[in-house]
Amino acid sequence: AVAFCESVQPLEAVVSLMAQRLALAEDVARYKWNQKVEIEDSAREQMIITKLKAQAVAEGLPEAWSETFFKAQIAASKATQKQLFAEWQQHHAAAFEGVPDLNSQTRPKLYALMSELITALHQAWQPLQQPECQPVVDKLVREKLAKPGYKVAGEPLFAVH
Ligand SMILES: O=C(O)C(=O)C[C@]1(C(=O)O)C=C[C@@H](O)C=C1
Repeated sequence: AVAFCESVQPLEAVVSLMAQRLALAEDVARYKWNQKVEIEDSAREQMIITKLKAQAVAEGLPEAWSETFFKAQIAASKATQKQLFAEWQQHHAAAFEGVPDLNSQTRPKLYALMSELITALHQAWQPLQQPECQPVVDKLVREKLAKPGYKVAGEPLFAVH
């Protein structure tokens, strides 16, 4: 008999939050393009990861896996930003108007989404471990996450034990 994934909703919630976070990479990139600053901010990444790891462990997620997951979301954000920069460089794009402030607007959203993700991952942990749910995760990742980041962002979801 074919086994079906019985709890799709928690998986949808996880991928939807990942998609919302990845979509914010465009606001981040526009801000950085205007300000002519580097995409990568390693010190900030380190700070975010340390804080989130503690929160993930407190909510019952495995520490090492959580770190891998957070790093993948950040890597996907950077890949998206880099692709946008490459396009804008090619087209000699001018500064963008109406870009939300990175520190006061976009970063708080990025962090809030990571916190929501921790809770959503905890709720999705069982289906994430079930082989019959992996095709569902694969479909959600392909449909909901924008290129070029989707592969990188989604990868940890296929390595839950
Ligand atoms: O906050 C930023 O400056 C971002 O670009 C966002 C982000 C992230 O995804 O959290 C991505 C790349 C940076 O190296 C640090 C953090």
